Amino acid sequence: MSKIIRIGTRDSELALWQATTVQNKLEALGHDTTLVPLKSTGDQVLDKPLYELGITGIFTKTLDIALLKDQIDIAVHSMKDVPTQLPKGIVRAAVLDRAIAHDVLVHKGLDFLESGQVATIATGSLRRKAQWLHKYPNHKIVNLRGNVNTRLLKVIENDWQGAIFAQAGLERIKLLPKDVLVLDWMIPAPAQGAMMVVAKEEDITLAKVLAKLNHRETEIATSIERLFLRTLEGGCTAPIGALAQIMDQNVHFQGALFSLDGKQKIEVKKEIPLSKTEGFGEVCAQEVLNSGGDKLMQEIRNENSALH
Ligand SMILES: NCc1[nH]cc(CCC(=O)O)c1CC(=O)O
Repeated sequence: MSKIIRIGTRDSELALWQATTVQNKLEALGHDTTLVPLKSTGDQVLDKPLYELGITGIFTKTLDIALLKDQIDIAVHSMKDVPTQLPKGIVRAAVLDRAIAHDVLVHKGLDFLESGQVATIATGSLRRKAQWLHKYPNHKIVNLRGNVNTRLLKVIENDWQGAIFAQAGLERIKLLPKDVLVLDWMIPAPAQGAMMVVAKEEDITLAKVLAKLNHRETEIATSIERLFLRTLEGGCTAPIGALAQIMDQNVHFQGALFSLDGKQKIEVKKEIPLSKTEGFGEVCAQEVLNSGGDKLMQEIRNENSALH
């Protein structure tokens, strides 16, 4: 192909790493490419928690517009930042092989976990906050925003006991401290650790090229997680975790909805053969909704609209 593929990306170090990974794969397949870094609204408004901004797709919108204006040919996203409903005219073109999906605690010593002291943990995520408070009800959560690099610096500057990050994000930019605590009990965000490439629906030739980057198992797992999220209508404003893991031709799913204060947890754990996953995320979400999730989602919506 003669046309240069213009790869749109946010300009954070993590986003650039991810876009470069896609770029290298395309170049290895013999395509010419160029990176087009753009600033997103989500990177510009840093003094408020994401959920207070009340906008879904805050990290992806700038790139969506650039795509639709034909300023770029594809965009590379952290899949967990991508709204479950893509804008009209934009399609998922590839899901890349997933890294570790879990969260980690970056800390300055873990004595506080044993001592029962009132610890302060930093995170800007409702999902992490609710799950941390569910496990440690007497701890305090403070808001932490910004790209991964700034957030790490703030942990050093402040007297918090720790802060929560996606392991994949820290690993990718080689900033994962050696002594992090892996939070294997915390259910990750739907599609955490996966990257997604989007393109214009009409771009058939490009779709064929990008299909070569697709990792089928990651696509299946993240589709289940995102269907679970979409069915609960959570967007990024409700504390929802979901993880589908494929083992021996079976999918093991774990998903949960929490109250904002972490006191309530409605969880579903289910297994299904890899060949029968169609609609599985919805079935899992229905189970949560039928077990009190319906009422809890309504409460969360009310609390959120009181915020805005
Ligand atoms: N919300 C920001 C964001 N989007 C994707 C990642 C990390 C990489 C990933 O989970 O795919 C991060 C940072 C974090 O959550 O610590």
